[in-house]
Amino acid sequence: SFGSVKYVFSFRLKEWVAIKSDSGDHTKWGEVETMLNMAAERIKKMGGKVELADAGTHQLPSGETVLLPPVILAEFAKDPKKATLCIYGHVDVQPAKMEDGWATDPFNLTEIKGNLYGRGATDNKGPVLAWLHAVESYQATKKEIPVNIKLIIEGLEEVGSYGLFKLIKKRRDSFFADVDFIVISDNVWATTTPALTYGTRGSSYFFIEGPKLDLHSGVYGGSIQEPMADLIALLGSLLDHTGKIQVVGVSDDVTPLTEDERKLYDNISFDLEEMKNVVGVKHFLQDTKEEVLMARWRYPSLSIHGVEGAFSDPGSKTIIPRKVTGKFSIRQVPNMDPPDVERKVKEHLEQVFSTLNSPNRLKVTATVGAKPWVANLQDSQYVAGQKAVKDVFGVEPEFIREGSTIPIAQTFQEETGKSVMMLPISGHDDGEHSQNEKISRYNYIEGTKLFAAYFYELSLLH
Ligand SMILES: CC(C)C[C@H](NC(=O)CN)C(=O)O
Repeated sequence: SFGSVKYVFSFRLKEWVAIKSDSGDHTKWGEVETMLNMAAERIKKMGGKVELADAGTHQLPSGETVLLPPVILAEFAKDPKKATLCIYGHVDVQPAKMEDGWATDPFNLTEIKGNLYGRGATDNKGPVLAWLHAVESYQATKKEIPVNIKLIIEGLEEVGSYGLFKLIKKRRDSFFADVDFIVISDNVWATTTPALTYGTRGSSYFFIEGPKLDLHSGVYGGSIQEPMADLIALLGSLLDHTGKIQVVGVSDDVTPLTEDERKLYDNISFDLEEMKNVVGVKHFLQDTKEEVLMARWRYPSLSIHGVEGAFSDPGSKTIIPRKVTGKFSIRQVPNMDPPDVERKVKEHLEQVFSTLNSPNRLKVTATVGAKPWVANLQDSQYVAGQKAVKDVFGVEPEFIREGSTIPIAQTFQEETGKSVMMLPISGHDDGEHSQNEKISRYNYIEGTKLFAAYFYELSLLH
C-alpha cells in the first residue's frame, strides 16, 4: 500500500541520516565512505551497475596529501532509443552537534508535525533517495522507465567536490559520452511554490592563519601583539556594515543586470515579512523583495564563518590563544573568477596586515574555488521541468536562482557540453546547514512524484 511505501521511504532516510558523513574533517572520511557504500548497495539492489570510481588525492592546507573517497558512477539498463539523464547528488553533510542548538539528535531522523528533522535530511540525502525512489516506483509498478538513468553521487560536495573536476574530465568521453541531460536537486525553493533553478553562486573559502604562541594573558598581556587582535583587524577589514565587500576590485566583473533578467524577479511570490520571521531578523540589508533576492542570488557576498583555535567554551579562560585561523568565504557570480578573487583577497589582507606592523606571521590559503553557474532558460530541460511541476503540483514553477554553491555545476556544463538543470524539492525553510535541518514529508513524497513525472516529460522531448 502507499502508506507502507511512505514508511519505507522515511525508514531509509533515517538509516542514511544516522551515518555521520560530515566531510569537513578529513580524519572522518571513513564515515563518508560508509555512506557511499550504503548508497552503492541500494543502487545495486535496484539492479543498477555501480562503479566506485577512484577520485585521486588532495593536498590539505597543512601540506599533507590525503586519499579521496571514491565517487559513485552508476547506470541502469540502457535502451539506445531513449534519452539518457544523469542525476548528480551528494551524501556528505555539514557538521552538526546537539550543543549547536538542535531540538533533536541531528543524526536520528525525527518526525515532528509532518517534518523529518536530521542533518542531511534535505541537503542532500533526502533528494538523492527521492531520485532512487522515483526509479524504484517505475520498477515496482512494472512500468518501463521512460529515459535511461545514470547517477553520479559524491561524498565531498560540502568541502568543494575535491577530485570530482578531474574525474569528470577523465570520463567525459566514456561515462558522459551518451548523457543528454544532467539534473541536480541540491537546493531549495525560494517560497512555498515549486521552482526550477537556473543559477547558483560560486564560492572561494579562505583560511587566514596566525602564528604559534601560548601565553598567560596576565603574564604577557600588554607586552606582545596578540594573534587574535591581528586576526580580528583582518576579518574586520573585509566588510562594511552595509554588507559591501571591501576587497578592492572584487566585484568589478559582476555581470550587469539586464531588463529581461530583472523581469524574472517580478513573479516570485517571496514575502519579505514572512522571510524576516523565518530568519528571525527585524530587517534585511536591502528594502525590497527584488533587492533582497538579488543580493542573495546575483551579487557576491562575503561571510565570516569562524575562528579555529580561539577560546569558545562557556566560562572565562584567560589564555592568549596561540594559533588562530580565521575562516571566511566569498560567494561569486558571473563573471567573477575564483583565481582572480583569490589574488585580490590575498593582496588586500597583506596590505591590511602591513599596516598593523605586527611581528606575527600571516598565511592565507584558499581551500575552495568553485565557479558560479547560470543556465540557458530556453533549454528544453526547463520545458520538461515546467510540465512535471504542473503535473504534480498543478501550478507553474517559479524560475529562481540560488545563493549557495554546487561546486560541480559549471564544470558539468563546460566539460561535458551537456544541458544542466536544477530541480529542487527542498522547502525554503528547510534550514540547510543550520540547526534543525528538515525536509517535510510532503516535499519528500511529492518530490519523488515530481522526479518520476520529470522522467516522463523528458522522454517526450526526445
Ligand atoms: C562549496 C560549498 C561548501 C558548497 C555548499 N553547497 C551546498 O550547500 C549545496 N546544498 C554551500 O555552502 O553552498
